[in-house]
Amino acid sequence: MENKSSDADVIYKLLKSSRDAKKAAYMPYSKFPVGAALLCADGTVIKGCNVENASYGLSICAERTAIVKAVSEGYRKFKAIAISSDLKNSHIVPCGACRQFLVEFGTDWDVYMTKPDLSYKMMKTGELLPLSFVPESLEEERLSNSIKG
Ligand SMILES: O=c1ccn([C@H]2C[C@H](O)[C@@H](CO)O2)c(=O)[nH]1
Ligand SMILES: [Zn+2]
Repeated sequence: MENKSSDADVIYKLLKSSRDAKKAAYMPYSKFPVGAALLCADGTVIKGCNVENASYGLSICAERTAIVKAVSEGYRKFKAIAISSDLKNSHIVPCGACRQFLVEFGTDWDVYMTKPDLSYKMMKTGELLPLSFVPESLEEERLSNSIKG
């Protein structure tokens, strides 16, 4: 008997993990819990939640928490991220800072923006941040500087 989960099973589990991750949200100021679940290339799932601070501007979103946790554990290749909030009538979308954090690791992986019933909208990281400034952008800059002498 084959014991391999289908892609649809993996994504369904990822959506549920992001909803589960929301339970740990530390959001005493906004009272707006967000959870994220990041699917790494090897199938590992890493969760994240928003973590706020009395110095409001230091608050970190669920998506960036998940990315920072993953990278600090040695993961850099990602297939998808799912995001969950309590908003019933709209899909939660990543903020601008998180979109920039996501494209750092590629412009062609999947962002699942959910509602609490796990219905979702999916867009590619690069679609969420067109004309993005990415690691290659720095290389081109260095190259043109070296040509200029
Ligand atoms: O996609 C989002 C949008 C918002 N937040 C957090 C930031 C802040 O803690 C709270 C309200 O903006 O929700 C996230 O974690 N992810
Ligand atoms: Zn964000």
